[in-house]
Amino acid sequence: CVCKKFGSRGAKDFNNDFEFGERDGLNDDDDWVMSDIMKQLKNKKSAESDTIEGSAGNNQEHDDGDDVKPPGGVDDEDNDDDDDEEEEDEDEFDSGDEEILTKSGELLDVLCSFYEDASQYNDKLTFGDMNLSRPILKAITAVGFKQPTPIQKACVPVGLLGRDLCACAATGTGKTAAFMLPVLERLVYKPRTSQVTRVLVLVPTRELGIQVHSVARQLAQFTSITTCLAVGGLDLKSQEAALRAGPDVLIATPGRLIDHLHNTPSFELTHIEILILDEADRMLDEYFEEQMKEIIRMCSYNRQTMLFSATMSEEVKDLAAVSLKQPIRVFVNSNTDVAPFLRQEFVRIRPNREGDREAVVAALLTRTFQDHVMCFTQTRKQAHRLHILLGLIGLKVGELHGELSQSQRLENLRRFKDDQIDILVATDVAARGLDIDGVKTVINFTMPSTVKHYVHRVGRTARAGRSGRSVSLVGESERKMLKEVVKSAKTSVKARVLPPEVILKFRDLISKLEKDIDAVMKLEREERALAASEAKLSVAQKRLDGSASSQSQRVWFQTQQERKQSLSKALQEFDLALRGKKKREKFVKDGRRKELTSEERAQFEILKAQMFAERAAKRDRRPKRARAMVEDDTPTAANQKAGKGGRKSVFDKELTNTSSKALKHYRAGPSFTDRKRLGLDRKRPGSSR
Ligand SMILES: Nc1ncnc2c1ncn2[C@@H]1O[C@H](COP(=O)(O)OP(=O)(O)OP(=O)(O)O)[C@@H](O)[C@H]1O
Repeated sequence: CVCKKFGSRGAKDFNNDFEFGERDGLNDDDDWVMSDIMKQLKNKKSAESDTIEGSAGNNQEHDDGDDVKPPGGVDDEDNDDDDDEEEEDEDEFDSGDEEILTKSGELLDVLCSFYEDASQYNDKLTFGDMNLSRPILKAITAVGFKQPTPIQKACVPVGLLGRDLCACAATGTGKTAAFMLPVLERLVYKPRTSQVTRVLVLVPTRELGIQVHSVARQLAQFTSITTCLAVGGLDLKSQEAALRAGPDVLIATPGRLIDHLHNTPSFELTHIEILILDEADRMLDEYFEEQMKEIIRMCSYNRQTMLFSATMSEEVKDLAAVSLKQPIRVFVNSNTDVAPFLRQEFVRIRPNREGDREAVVAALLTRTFQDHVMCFTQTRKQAHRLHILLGLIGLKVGELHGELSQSQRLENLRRFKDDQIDILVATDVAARGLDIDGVKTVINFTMPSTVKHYVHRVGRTARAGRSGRSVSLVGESERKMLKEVVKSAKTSVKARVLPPEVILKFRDLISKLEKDIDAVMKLEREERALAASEAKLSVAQKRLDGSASSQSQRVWFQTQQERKQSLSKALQEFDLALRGKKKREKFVKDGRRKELTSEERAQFEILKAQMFAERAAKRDRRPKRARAMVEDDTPTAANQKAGKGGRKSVFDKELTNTSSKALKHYRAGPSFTDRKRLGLDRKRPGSSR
């Protein structure tokens, strides 16, 4: 078929020959790529600040400073501003805390020797110097970008070369355009000759998909490049029709993509020339493991692969090191850097006062941070309760978590973006990648389970060179996490103190509202029950009418139910692993009870975060294994093709070969010959020779 023929030819053209072959004859300056690189090498600058030029003018602290005090004299800039109402608390942090809160300038060294490094970039590079075509430059002006951000300066030239890339830069620093610009430029320079999808961008959440899609559309607005969004929760039929038309760029979440691969005839990934994993560490973690394996196997070998994230896990680095083709690493920030103009604050929750958390959050939101606030909780249940509670207090609040339908999620996000609500209470579903204009404050009801989660949550503010603030509630058991955050902080971290009488006042208020909260929840339960029985009735009615059977069943890779089951199984396993720790068991059990005190609710939140963190730590302690290697004997069409003379993807090989020899080889690291070829130390780490 015509498409197939084009696919193999196109894929070949797009690989190594790209940089010179395509430019030949198109540009007077044939070796623009080389000259550009030479220019950059002459003008190298190390990435230190991550300001977005052009918007750096916004960099003013919206510092009300009313109830902030310096921790143990580390920073006293706010001393004068203390509000009468919120006086200093004498026995605030003890000397141990002073130590915790002293900023450490240490940065995590996450460099990995497998990569060619391109983290140093030409600081003087402008969009005009990037050899982008006119329609794309026009779009850049239209969206209001004046200067490229550091990650864009570093990544666009590399992306244009067609090289594999692993890029890490702080939240809100413009990673989306950093991958979208080279992608669009390459599509403009090599227009399509048949209706196939050539670029696939994978994202972990639906909301992020919608956002990336909108950036792609804006940047492609003066070109004929077509884009398509395939994420869960949106209409399947119209997505199918759009996919059949072969859009140039497809932005998708893994689950929905696999659904289409199974159910949309004629839709396949063999023509994918560029694969991008946004929030790469999330995309390659256990949750998406199976789906990613399936997707990557279906993409052509001759593709360019680009991984982007604000945080990178060891596993991603390991996997990328062996799976990308001569990858270039662009680490503009340290792995756990928060945004440059973020002010980080912590409110101490005293031992046995865990139940104060809701009161503290209510006080902060009523008195100090009244609008453009995102408040993160660990569990959906807590998010929902907080949503009801804050609503009853009279605040304009919305919620965003997995318990809601997609349309509810989008509607609440829209209302927050449009300033119809002031506060968005969310779980980690909203922690990654979402670019909501002007979020001033992020509040963490409990500390998240890992520093990485923390970085992504607080990354919803202080974006695009603006300032922002995070306020995290820290109980006794979360101090370890606080220590880690402080260790990697580049600017001072502050303690915020609320006077006890204020907390008491809000505690009282909440206990008075308890009955109303129960009533709202009861009403909701009844409504749900009613809706469920109505749905059952209508299905039954349809069956009677004979219309239900006419619809063919869709094949799902993993149904919602299966996914829920596997998650709860994982949790149960972890519970088992913790057996003996009575306190935990009791809380977990209590967490399942319907009526909880605020104290217990908060403990339950923290425990959930801790259980997650401990599970992750346990996984890390295990000897490294080829986590993505699972036996799969059924060759896909793509594999069969590759088997016949075609080269097999390095990713495919690494991800699917489970022979004991391969595993041994993988664990041992690169062979002597490979190490020599890669210019590494010839000895294997740990070898006695
Ligand atoms: N060159 C630029 N000049 C001005 N603003 C920019 C530029 N590039 C991106 N932005 C803006 O910066 C904001 C953050 O960009 P983006 O969402 O791509 O960040 P990110 O690095 O992907 O963040 P996260 O890690 O949270 O996903 C967006 O509002 C975007 O419009």
